[in-house]
Amino acid sequence: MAALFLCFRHRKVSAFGISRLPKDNLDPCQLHLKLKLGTLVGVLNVLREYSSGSTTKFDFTDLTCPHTWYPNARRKHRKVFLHVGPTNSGKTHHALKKLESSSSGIYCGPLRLLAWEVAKRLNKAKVPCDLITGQEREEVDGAKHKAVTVEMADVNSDYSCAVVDEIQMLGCKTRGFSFTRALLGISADELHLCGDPAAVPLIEEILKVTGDDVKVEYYERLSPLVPSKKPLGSFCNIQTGDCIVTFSRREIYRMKKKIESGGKHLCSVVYGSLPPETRTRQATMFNDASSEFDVLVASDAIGMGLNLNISRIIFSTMTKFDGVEIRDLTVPEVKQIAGRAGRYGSKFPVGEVTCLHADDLPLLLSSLESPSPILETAGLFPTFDLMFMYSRLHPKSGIYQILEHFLENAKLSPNYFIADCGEVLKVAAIIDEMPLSLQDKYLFCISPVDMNDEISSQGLTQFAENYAKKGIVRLKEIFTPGTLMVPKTQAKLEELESIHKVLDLYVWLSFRLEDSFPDRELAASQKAICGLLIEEFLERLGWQKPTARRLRSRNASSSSLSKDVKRIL
Ligand SMILES: Nc1ncnc2c1ncn2[C@@H]1O[C@H](COP(=O)(O)OP(=O)(O)OP(=O)(O)O)[C@@H](O)[C@H]1O
Repeated sequence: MAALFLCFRHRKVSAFGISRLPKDNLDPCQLHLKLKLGTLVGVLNVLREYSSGSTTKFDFTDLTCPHTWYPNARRKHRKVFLHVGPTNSGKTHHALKKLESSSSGIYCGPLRLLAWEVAKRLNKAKVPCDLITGQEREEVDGAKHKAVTVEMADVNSDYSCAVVDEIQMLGCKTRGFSFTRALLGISADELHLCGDPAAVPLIEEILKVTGDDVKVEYYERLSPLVPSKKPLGSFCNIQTGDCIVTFSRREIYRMKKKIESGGKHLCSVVYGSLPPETRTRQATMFNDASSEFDVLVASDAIGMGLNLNISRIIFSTMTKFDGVEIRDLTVPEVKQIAGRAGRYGSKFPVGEVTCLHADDLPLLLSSLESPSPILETAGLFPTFDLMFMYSRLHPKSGIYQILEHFLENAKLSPNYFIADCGEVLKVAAIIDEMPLSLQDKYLFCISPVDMNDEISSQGLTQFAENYAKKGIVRLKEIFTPGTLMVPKTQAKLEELESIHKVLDLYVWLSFRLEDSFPDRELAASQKAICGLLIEEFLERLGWQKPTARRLRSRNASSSSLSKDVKRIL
């Protein structure tokens, strides 16, 4: 039955002209969403055929065979290596060694910071490597390697070697589908997957139908991680090299103040909504033995991407608000965060982990001893092709209805779940009334906007309104006169972070709607200034001392700030 179904799918695929799609395959993560005429005509012809009743009914919501969406990868007999083990066990290191020695390759990571780090490492090793993230394209002459964020993974080119880091994230409700796409879609002779052993059975199951060879390599932690039997108890017991973990930005700043009021330590801060550059600078200050910033206060944003000289992780709480409810930290979350202590090669060869309160110790200890629960399903999201074809047959449906239809009716094999589209639907509801093509609406829907942040969601609405009216958006149309001046004098730190997010979104959209966003360079420079203002804000509160180099660059940026502001307003 399954074989018959596959034959049927393949017949349909070529009947739909999709055999010509690979180069232009418009799936959710594609860099360029511009339909090529040939493909469009092919699809329309098939749709005409379909509506005239000459073709057997095709179920667009049938997502049971996602491996057939990637014919390039299916033509290869890939050698898949699963590098699995605890944190700090050298999994990524081994995979990157393979990448470095290959004639061409791609690294796909979950964070911009990780993609930056890998591009830097390869270029330093004289392996020219491009950096491609949603917001950056840094091309290096002669590069046959790329370091990308997983959403930008290229499924149309052939590589000798590919690495997908933190592969267990294929179980993530919102971003998991991008990892599934990389797993199924990257066309490489060797595919190296690094992550938690909990993902092994699912990946083996998923790859049963692809014809790939799968080999699992298990790793042990390189340096010991010792759970403490005693809680920290009081902030007086904080020591150099400690990292205290908490999950709200308010708590981060409260604890920083409290620790610093003791007069013995200064704290760096790391949390998700700090711009990545600022996060890196805060981490660098903490790592630098000669700086006075010897303690870190951080959220779970330290769990991935930063190399930190942490001696001891202290959980200030073992619960976290996940957007819906306050819940206990999961086993993988505890392990990922705790694993940051005693990083191999750092100045603390043994890591320690404890809690602030004694009550929390049992959960910490049991989590560290338990294996992560086995992953059962991987994320999936319908490709743009499928939505486009469905929309041709239901021309009155807006993108919200189309998405809803897919979410409610998607047919999935037991290995997959459909991605959580809460955020996407919020955007769809806003833009559906605007006179935009489905393709543009789709693009706005998948943009990295934070709809819970008022300034960011307003920014997106203003982009979309201006773009729908004129097909072009200038910065001054999304920032009312004066807004860009505000950060300099009176903005709160939260506002600066939100403005930074809007500028970041502008840069992201500008890469996809190139002609329509003429101020990309300006947005990028404003974003950099915004980052500096955020750091100035930290300084103003005595939270960070400016270095001479940074002061110079800030002065340079301030003068370009007034020039830019003049140009905009
Ligand atoms: N053989 C090695 N020689 C030198 N350094 C190594 C070696 N193996 C690992 N390292 C270093 O140890 C640190 C941890 O390695 P790596 O990042 O590969 O671990 P990981 O298992 O992927 O960890 P995580 O899951 O936390 O990302 C890195 O700084 C890495 O460069």
